[in-house]
Amino acid sequence: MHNTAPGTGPDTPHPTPRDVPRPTAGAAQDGTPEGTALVVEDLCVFRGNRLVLDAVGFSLGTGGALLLRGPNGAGKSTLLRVLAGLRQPDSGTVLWHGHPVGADTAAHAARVAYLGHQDALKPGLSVVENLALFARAGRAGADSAQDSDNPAKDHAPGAQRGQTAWPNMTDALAAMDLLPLADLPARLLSAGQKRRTALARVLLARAPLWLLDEPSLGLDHAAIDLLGAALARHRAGGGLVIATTHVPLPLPDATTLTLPPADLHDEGAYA
Ligand SMILES: Nc1ncnc2c1ncn2[C@@H]1O[C@H](COP(=O)(O)OP(=O)(O)OP(=O)(O)O)[C@@H](O)[C@H]1O
Repeated sequence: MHNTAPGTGPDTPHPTPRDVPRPTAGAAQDGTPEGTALVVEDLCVFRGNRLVLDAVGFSLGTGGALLLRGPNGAGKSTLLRVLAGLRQPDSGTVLWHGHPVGADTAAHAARVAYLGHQDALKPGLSVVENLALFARAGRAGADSAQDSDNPAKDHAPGAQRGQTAWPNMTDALAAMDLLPLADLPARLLSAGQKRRTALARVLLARAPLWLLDEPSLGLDHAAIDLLGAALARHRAGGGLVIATTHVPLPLPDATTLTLPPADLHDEGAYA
């Protein structure tokens, strides 16, 4: 698979990670094909004593989208967290425009907007206050309240290659149809409304690399359409999207990486 620019492959069943082809053509000086923003090579991650990610590799071009699929426990969230810099891989490399992301974790944190399973809103603050808090703190990670080890939370979003120019908070609120709810305390929001607020926070991060863990969780049809429009706008500006999902997502031309099922019968897997 070449998970490169949009249009390179349909959302169809995909070979397992070991089969994902590496970029070969049009290499730049650093060996990265022109237009390729993210290259992941031979990533291995253990959880407990069990190898959860085994030699995962793919590349993604500017404007590209990758769907991570696989059964429960296959390692999709683990992979996202590694890509976000929230967890170190046991081996393998992640390159951003040819440079290892581990060499400058602050720079990588600033280019990532990460949406975890948890919406991580402050219940006593309104929607707009939650977003303002995030914007003031300059957080590039969207799940920082749940990730105390999130290096993204201390770094201001800034203009970067491939970022989407969401001009202001009003625009982000409107994109998720949150203007009528802007003054409502987060504790009064429904599950889908909370998810929309967490997604608005992703937009506000102005980060080129969106890492979204089941972004459509709890969304109704109208909200999924809004999500689709936001994803398209981000990609049209050169942004990248990597999303885990168990359901169809509005990500046309995304390539799919299917992680194999976890072998939970390994002796000592959870030791
Ligand atoms: N602390 C831990 N120690 C050992 N194994 C763990 C630990 N945390 C998670 N795991 C295992 O890591 C594996 C990958 O989990 P992960 O959350 O990445 O899967 P997933 O593909 O995102 O699953 P889902 O579709 O259910 O969200 C699982 O089999 C899980 O049991």
